[in-house]
Amino acid sequence: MSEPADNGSQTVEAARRALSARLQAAGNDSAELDARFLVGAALGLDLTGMITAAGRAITRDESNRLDGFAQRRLAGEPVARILGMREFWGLPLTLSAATLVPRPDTETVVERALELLRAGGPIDRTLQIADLGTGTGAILLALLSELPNAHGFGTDISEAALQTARENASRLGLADRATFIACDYASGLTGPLDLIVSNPPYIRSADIAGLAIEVRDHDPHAALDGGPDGLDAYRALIAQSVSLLGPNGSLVVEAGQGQSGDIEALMTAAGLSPAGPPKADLGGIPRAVSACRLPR
Ligand SMILES: C[S@@+](CC[C@H](N)C(=O)[O-])C[C@H]1O[C@@H](n2cnc3c(N)ncnc32)[C@H](O)[C@@H]1O
Repeated sequence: MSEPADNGSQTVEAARRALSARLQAAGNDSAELDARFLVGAALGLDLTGMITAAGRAITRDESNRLDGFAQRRLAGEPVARILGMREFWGLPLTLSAATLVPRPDTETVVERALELLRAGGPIDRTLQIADLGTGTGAILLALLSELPNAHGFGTDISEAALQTARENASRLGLADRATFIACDYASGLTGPLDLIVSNPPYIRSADIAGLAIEVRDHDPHAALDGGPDGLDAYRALIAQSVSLLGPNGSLVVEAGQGQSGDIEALMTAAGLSPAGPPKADLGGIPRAVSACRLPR
């Protein structure tokens, strides 16, 4: 058993409040939430556990662990990196240094993809899908969790990211329906595919230096850099995807702010038909741009 901390035997609740105040004083605008997650992780408690244990004294080991987490957060490391995991579409995903932290906005891509598949028939039909630049496997695994008879291909240029995606697929019981391939976007795939999704790197190279420290210093550069105008990845993957889509197959990609019009133009120029206006995320930003391959 570990010894209680000798900081006046701070309780779980007092430790949470103290950390929240410390983070807030440092300008963190999600201090309250961050403190909850970090105290929970340092003490091995879920949210209910934190409530029931609120009045107990924290041990010295717990206090030291929490202080380590606090230092990392104050230095700009995102909570998800400190925890080593992030939930996406309700699925717990392990992170690694090679993977982007999946963002809630990206769930808009999953929603649009499911809307298009539902419009084409029962959701439990046999489907072949692909996620280009899969990272943790977030979009692919979210879709496989909703599509019981789909098989999915996840590609990435990073072998280390693919290893993390494979581990996530196994832990979620989806590995038998997921194949991970190291290649440039869709270059290692063969069709026909019913759906291709992607959240590619889309930050303009010159804008990367000005990103928040949480992103610039902690997300992998290969997950961010979209080239001089931010559109390099779209040019590559749209061109590759056209011939892989089956009749009525759909392509759904995530767009950065202000990019949806340019992406639609690239899709149309490649011979695809827009599948409705871009779907907005919860902040109202057009986020999921989609197009279909019409039957010839
Ligand atoms: C913005 S991250 C998205 C990760 C994940 N899909 C998500 O939404 O959380 C882009 C991903 O594309 C990968 N990537 C970058 N260039 C690539 C390329 N040429 N071919 C395949 N994947 C690439 C990166 O390694 C990274 O995992």
